[in-house]
Amino acid sequence: MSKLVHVAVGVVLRSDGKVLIARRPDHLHMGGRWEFPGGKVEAGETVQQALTRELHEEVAIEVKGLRPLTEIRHEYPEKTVLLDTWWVTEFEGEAHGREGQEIAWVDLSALGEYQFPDANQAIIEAIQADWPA
Ligand SMILES: Nc1nc2c([nH]c(=O)n2[C@H]2C[C@H](O)[C@@H](COP(=O)(O)OP(=O)(O)OP(=O)(O)O)O2)c(=O)[nH]1
Ligand SMILES: [Mg+2]
Repeated sequence: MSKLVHVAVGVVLRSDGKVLIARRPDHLHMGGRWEFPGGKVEAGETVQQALTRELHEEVAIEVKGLRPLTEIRHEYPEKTVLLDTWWVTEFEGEAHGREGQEIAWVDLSALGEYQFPDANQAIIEAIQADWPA
């Protein structure tokens, strides 16, 4: 039986309507695919704290405003993830990949051109349904 991994995921929305994606390092689970930045919620953290910490660590932005978007549970062969996904509606700083990862700001209509992990199709549908955020 695979364990359930609680993941905080941020869909960062810029004032020009583009959202932030980052390319997962090759050696990680789902390496090479694009993702919405985020990571595992650690013991003792709220999901909001985890998301704020992960976005600082991964893409160097300071989260100032969050709103829930969706929760997606997805079973991969090796693990099951709960993608606790939030709109990041306000932030400070200029995003860059602090772990060497490529990043991109993309229009909603262009998200389909990028390869994401399988669980992300449901996130993209939720973004479309909740747009404009
Ligand atoms: N961050 C993120 N993770 C995703 C997305 N879609 C998806 O299936 N996942 C999966 C991949 C991973 O199995 C898991 C997230 O774990 P992670 O590797 O980002 O965790 P982390 O940043 O805490 O990394 P680490 O410290 O454990 O190396 O969720 C997504 O859009 N964003
Ligand atoms: Mg991560």
